[in-house]
Amino acid sequence: MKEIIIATKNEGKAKEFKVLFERYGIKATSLLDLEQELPDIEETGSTFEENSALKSEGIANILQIPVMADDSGLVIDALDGEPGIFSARYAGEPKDDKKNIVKVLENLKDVPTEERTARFVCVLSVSIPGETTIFKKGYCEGTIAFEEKGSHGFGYDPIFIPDGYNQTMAELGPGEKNKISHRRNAMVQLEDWIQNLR
Ligand SMILES: O=c1[nH]c(=O)c2ncn([C@@H]3O[C@H](COP(=O)(O)OP(=O)(O)OP(=O)(O)O)[C@@H](O)[C@H]3O)c2[nH]1
Ligand SMILES: [Mg+2]
Repeated sequence: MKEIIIATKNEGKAKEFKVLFERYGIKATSLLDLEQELPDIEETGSTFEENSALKSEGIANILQIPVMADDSGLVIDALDGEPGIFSARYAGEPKDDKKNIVKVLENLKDVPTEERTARFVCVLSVSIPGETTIFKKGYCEGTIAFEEKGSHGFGYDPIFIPDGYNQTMAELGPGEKNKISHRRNAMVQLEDWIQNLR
């Protein structure tokens, strides 16, 4: 079976990539699956693109094989785009999904439904040693709920209601999420590259 290394230590992302790549007959291996302990890459960039490239190029340079990375986050209009590239650690270190949700709900407590618009953003980067890194960006539009609901997914899924639905992403579950997610919408733009993977 063909294999791709995904430069992530996020269990939720790793799970989704396994399913998303399965339909192309490719095994997605995350850094959590590797025996070799790889360094945590510091995400010092100021855009999703910069941070994604730091991860894919950093790991590709060490392993000397093609590597894909995902830098993603939640962009909330009423918070001027926060938490954005800081989504993972919005409520501080170490990263804590529950605390992040509490902080978003607190910051939005006086914001009415029609102003709670937001989107998930995903930038995928693919780095092949000696070649220029390529980027694809995907979005998933929605609104922020007033309380957490559902138990699937990770991150902010319990408070994100995708457009066209009246349940949160965490209530919808992985089957539906993988049809509409920002990650999926970035992946489909890589299809040509994926088909040529050896
Ligand atoms: O509800 C969510 N559903 C999603 O589908 C999703 N995708 C991203 N996010 C949020 O954005 C951070 C990424 O930050 P991030 O790209 O730096 O990843 P990370 O630090 O978690 O792992 P790594 O891939 O860097 O190892 C994550 O932690 C989450 O808070 C999501 N939340
Ligand atoms: Mg990260």
